[in-house]
Amino acid sequence: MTPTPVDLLIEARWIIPVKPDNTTLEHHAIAVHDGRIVAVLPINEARSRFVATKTVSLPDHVVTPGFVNLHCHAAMTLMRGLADDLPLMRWLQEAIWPAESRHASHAFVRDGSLLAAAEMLRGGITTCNDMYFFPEATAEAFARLGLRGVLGITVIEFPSQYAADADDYLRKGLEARDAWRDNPLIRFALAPHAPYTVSNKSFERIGALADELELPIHIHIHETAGEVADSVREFGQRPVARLESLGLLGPSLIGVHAVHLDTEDIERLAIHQCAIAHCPTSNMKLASGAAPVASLLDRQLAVGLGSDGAASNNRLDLLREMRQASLLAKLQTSDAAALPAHQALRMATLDGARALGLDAEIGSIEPGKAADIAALRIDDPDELPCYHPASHLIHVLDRRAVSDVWVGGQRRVKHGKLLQITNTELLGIARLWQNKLRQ
Ligand SMILES: CSC[C@H]1O[C@@H](n2cnc3c(O)ncnc32)[C@H](O)[C@@H]1O
Ligand SMILES: [Zn+2]
Repeated sequence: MTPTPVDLLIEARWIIPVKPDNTTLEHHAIAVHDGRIVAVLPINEARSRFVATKTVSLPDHVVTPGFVNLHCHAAMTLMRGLADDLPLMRWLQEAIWPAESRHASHAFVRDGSLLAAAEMLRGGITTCNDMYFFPEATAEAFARLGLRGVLGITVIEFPSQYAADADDYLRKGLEARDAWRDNPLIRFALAPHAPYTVSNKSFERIGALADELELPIHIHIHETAGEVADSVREFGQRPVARLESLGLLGPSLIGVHAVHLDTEDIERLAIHQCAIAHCPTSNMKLASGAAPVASLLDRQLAVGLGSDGAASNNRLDLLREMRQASLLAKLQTSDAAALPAHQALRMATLDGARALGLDAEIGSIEPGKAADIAALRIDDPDELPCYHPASHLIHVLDRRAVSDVWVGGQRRVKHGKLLQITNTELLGIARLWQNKLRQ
């Protein structure tokens, strides 16, 4: 039989496709054409079935789907380490919101998002669900580096350099969505900041827009005990119950943090098939608490992983989040079997994609899906031997092991180096803004 021409053949020692579950393929190849995965098959068969324009050999590597960062504020990378050791509300009110009111501009968001996109791609992240002011500036940065983005049409009930009021936030966000309509990497979601910063009137408008435009809703919920108590005092309802009354709960809602949930909250989220972005590092660092991940998974909710912003994490690194999520779940449940490696990887890939409604497109290495792929080296003597590649990925490797990354079949990282931007430019951006923020 004549071999079929393809653009790319990736031959790897190990491939963890994520679907089917708990599977590690050895000495397999991924055939890619026109940005999509065409086949996943043993290397010998691939060599006889396909003739590739380019073949990439990864003899000491584990290959996975690109990671999906389900919650981020990319531009906040410029505030990495600006304010540590504070609880959420003091951190926002005393440090972050004052800094944002002085500095958050189109240029700040574009530059911060460039740094963030570079860090994420170098760490194997190929999709980022973001929430920030000036989403069009984030789109510009992500598109330049080739990172897939779902950008928030943000709404918060206070004025900023970006917008004057809720209607203005929505108008500007929708304009950005129109402007980026033709870019295959960039999508939008509605992103009301949180129940404590968005009015009932705005929530009703957001719910109607989400239905009309079929957009996901991305919102911080139940992050602190104080948020829940304040809501009961002000609205007579816990935030999840209030969102349900306002018609906001549904399969397209991604609730971020979801730490302080009682059984009734979980039941409401489960009935409406909401998704959750679990952010273990940010929740620990701000001392918010630990999300009840085991209960959420028991009720079949899609639980993906998020880094949150670099001002509260302070990295944008899903390898770290996978490990934190796995360790925290074991600690929380006193069950060493809780959240094993394959499950942590599925949360960082396919479950994040499902939360975004993109699981037909990304999240696993399967024929028909976009070729969003990360390769990690397992050849450092400090990190050997390796008996179980999935366990290695979660418990041994760090971001320095990421060697190659493709988004939609386009190589974005080659031998650990970004192809679209130089370190010199990235360093220049970081130093420029560090000087401005210090003043
Ligand atoms: C309106 S743009 C997003 C807004 O969210 C702030 N933010 C960053 N991290 C968190 C968090 O963990 N909880 C609540 N709000 C957060 C960010 O500073 C922007 O103002
Ligand atoms: Zn956040």
